[in-house]
Amino acid sequence: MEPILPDWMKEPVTRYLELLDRWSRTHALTSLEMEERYEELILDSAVLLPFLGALGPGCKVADFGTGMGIPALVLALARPDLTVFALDKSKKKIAFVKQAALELGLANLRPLAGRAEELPPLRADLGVAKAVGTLDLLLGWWDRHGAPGAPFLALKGGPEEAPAGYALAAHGYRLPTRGRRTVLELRRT
Ligand SMILES: C[S@@+](CC[C@H](N)C(=O)[O-])C[C@H]1O[C@@H](n2cnc3c(N)ncnc32)[C@H](O)[C@@H]1O
Repeated sequence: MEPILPDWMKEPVTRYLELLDRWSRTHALTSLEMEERYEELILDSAVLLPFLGALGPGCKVADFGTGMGIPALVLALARPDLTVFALDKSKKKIAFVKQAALELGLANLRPLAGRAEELPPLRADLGVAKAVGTLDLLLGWWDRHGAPGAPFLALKGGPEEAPAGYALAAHGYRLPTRGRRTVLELRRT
């Protein structure tokens, strides 16, 4: 499995990265160096694009701990027919995601400020998270926000054990300079 960003997405993600650069000068949004951002934020998110193939128009995706909108923004851009919720407890980060959605014309990207454990249930068809918490924490949030039987995808550094009550499939991939990563695909048994 290799993350591939479709060519047509390169122009809008460049605009996103320019906006992130402008905001980061005054709002300290990310500690990533400029040259790390495309690979760590955009290309890493793109590994999830093939999983969207299982979702029909109108389905809902929830991204937990989206930070600057990652991976939610990449998914919303790729599939305008899906509604992608971007949840984060940081109001400052969600303000940035709102501005990015506005500037890129992403009406299907819905930023939500609040704690995942407190926001009203979303009944989403797919859950995703990158660089956030333990699997137990994420699946606790997913119990609240996932539709019955819906899968959850966690972007992690490497394989992990399946938590009790879940079946896990690990999909390994490699980023050009940042090395090995894994998509953990979890479903309730
Ligand atoms: C390391 S950042 C990852 C950001 C983004 N997913 C990425 O890969 O660039 C973790 C994010 O999780 C958010 N977060 C932590 N606990 C949370 C909670 N209980 N509810 C919502 N967001 C939370 C933090 O505010 C932070 O923005």
